[in-house]
Amino acid sequence: MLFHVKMTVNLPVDMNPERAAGLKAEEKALAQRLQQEGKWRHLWRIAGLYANYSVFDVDSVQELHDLLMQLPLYPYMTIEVNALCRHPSSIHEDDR
Ligand SMILES: O=C(O)C[C@H]1C=CC(=O)O1
Repeated sequence: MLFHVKMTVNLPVDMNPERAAGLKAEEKALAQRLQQEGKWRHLWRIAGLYANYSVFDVDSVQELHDLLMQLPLYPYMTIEVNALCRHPSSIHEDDR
């Protein structure tokens, strides 16, 4: 199941810089592991914003929920989710 996810990060302005750097490093490590595992298919920065557009490939809505909630930056994110399905004009046979 594919889901388009928009994540907007809002770190508190008074957050300790070392704490922020630690969270970002943990987030990066997990994001890269999930990409290697094929769960996090696309990760794009939205130009000009501390936000991203992502595509997740998961087995269930519950898996997506659990995965998003375990992100280190989750407490500081606003998240929007849209379910995706195959477009009849798509030439990508592996879309599902
Ligand atoms: O930077 C972001 O968009 C937030 C988050 C998503 C992946 C990652 O490494 O950090």
